[in-house]
Amino acid sequence: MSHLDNIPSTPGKFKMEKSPYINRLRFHSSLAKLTFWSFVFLGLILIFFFRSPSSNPLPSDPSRRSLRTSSWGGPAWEKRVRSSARVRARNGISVLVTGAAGFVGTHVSAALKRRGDGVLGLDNFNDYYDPSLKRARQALLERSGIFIVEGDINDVALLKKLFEVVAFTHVMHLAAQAGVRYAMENPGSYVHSNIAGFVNLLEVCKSANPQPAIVWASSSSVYGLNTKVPFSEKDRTDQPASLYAATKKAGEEIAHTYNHIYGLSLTGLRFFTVYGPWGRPDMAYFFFTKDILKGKSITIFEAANHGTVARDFTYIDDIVKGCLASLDTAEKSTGSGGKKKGSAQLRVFNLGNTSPVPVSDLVSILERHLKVKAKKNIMKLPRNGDVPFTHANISSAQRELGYKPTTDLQTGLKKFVRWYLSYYSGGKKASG
Ligand SMILES: O=C(O)[C@H]1O[C@H](OP(=O)(O)OP(=O)(O)OC[C@H]2O[C@@H](n3ccc(=O)[nH]c3=O)[C@H](O)[C@@H]2O)[C@H](O)[C@@H](O)[C@H]1O
Repeated sequence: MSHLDNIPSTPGKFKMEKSPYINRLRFHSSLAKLTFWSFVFLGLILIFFFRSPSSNPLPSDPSRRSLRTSSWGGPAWEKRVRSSARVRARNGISVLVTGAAGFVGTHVSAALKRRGDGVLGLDNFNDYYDPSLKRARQALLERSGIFIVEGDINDVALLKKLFEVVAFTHVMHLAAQAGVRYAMENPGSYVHSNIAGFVNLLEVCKSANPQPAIVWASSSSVYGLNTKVPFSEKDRTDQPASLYAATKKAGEEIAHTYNHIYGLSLTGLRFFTVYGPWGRPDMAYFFFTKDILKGKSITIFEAANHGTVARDFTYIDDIVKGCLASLDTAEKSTGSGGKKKGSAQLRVFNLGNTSPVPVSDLVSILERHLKVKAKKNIMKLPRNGDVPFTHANISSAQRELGYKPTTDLQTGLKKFVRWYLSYYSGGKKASG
């Protein structure tokens, strides 16, 4: 037997230290001690890690590319949370904005703060796209006094803590796994954020006292293979073409359930291809801009029989107005102590621009603004979850919210290009 065989392999076995054999193995004792203390140290690290309040109590999807969340809690942290959520305007509201470092989240948070509402952000800063853009948006919001808590909507303990510290009147729920085509690559991340995360959030909201009113991001993609145009909220939404769409549709059904059982006031907003400054790099208008400037060829999808693929592109400022109007017209939730006391508001609105534009026209506008000709590669629309066209009927949002989009694609893209050039040529400095 080699003397290595006598070295205990677990701390339990290390109790053998008291055995008489140990005298014969004295030359091993220092090595054994080292091993013992290594195990103790490792054990302490593991205990600390698993008991840390920021660790996720629910099973997480290993395929999700979210980054480790930083720690939260403590008096200084609570003070920052309270101060960020403090309402400064008369009749203002206090809003928890999930996905606050995201594209729409950043714009909505800034607009609420400008009006004097209290805003607290929550974001997990995952790396679905360049997290440095999310950090730049965070820096922008920080300058206007908005604190973004770093954490995941699946972290029940964190959500409960936030509602303990602040009695939010509203939740603007924008945290989600976005992107239609990425759902084929990483389906688990859609289930994790758009379904499990949404349910976690609703669970915490239903038990909160008072219950907040919730406005959340659904998607135009729920219309899926619907061919009746323009898309109205009354049209069928039972033919999703992508898993992304299916999870957003599931969200609408989940919203119905929580409204029905717990009296939560819920408003779902079906956003139609939102674009603008500080946008998402995974979206076509954004990466077309990047590739055109680099001289790389871009792929433009076309429908069957050389048909055009078109989108009802909607400018971010119009979407922000729709979000704020939804918050302002949201009625209070009716439940308390996790029990429904009466019927509560349940709404779904299209927030689109009502004028679909072919993707080829989007490219022509970009070429004009960038003063660079694109290298185009035309390709048949792949079976990747994309639908050939979207077109919103917004009469319901117009009537109930006073929603009226005012920015056409030409004007909106001009603002986007101006931002893009200054952001990427100015050393990625966060500028307004
Ligand atoms: O309204 C929504 O609910 C969704 O809007 C957005 O999805 P989409 O409308 O698909 O936007 P986006 O990817 O920019 O493609 C735009 C157009 O370019 C075409 N497209 C795309 C890629 C490409 O290489 N070539 C191309 O022609 C493509 O076929 C399409 O016609 C959000 O990403 C999504 O998160 C969700 O919010």
